Amino acid sequence: MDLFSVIKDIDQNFLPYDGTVRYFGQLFSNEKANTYYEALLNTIEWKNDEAFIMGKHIITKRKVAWYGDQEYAYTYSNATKYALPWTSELIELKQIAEENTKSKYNSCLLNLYHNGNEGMAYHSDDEKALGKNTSIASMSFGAERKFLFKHKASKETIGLFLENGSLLEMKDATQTHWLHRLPPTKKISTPRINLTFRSMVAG
Ligand SMILES: O=C(O)CCC(=O)C(=O)O
Ligand SMILES: [Fe+2]
Repeated sequence: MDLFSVIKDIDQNFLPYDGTVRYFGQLFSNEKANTYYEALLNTIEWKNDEAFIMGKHIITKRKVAWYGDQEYAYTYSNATKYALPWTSELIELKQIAEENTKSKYNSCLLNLYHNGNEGMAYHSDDEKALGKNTSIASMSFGAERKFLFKHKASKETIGLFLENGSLLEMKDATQTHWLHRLPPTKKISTPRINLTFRSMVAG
């Protein structure tokens, strides 16, 4: 299979098996997407991510933020974060994501990658608090970056480019069977903002 095949038919599943990934492409004009990018850059409370991994205190270069309907506590890598109340842009973008995917979200994890040196290693978003097989809507603004999926058992790898103002949805068994990553790249020197709208279960 072509590693970077372009899939524009949103009803088509990007994954060959064991999950569902839909790429909706660009939802906005470049101009509109750039306006959202600037607003997010300036209004979100960006902070370097902290984690405790094998007894080490790690601070990431990438910045993160966590917003939601209520003060959801979100724990990963032994660090707990509390959701901030939605900003007006996030409420707007959440609604647009929900109209497209036909799913509901109650929280959003945001990532700011300053340039291509910053990325995210292979992982699955399979924390208990996420509820099993729920939809995750991923919106991207700014620099176009490559995004990869790798099957946990077969190791099959597939990738696509996440364009400025685009929407990607991951759902069904995707997080159980596939890892995903944002590979670092020397080709990109400009920032990218990613929003992942999620559905947390109360508790
Ligand atoms: O930046 C991205 O596109 C992916 C972010 C991601 O996988 C996550 O926040 O869990
Ligand atoms: Fe993820």
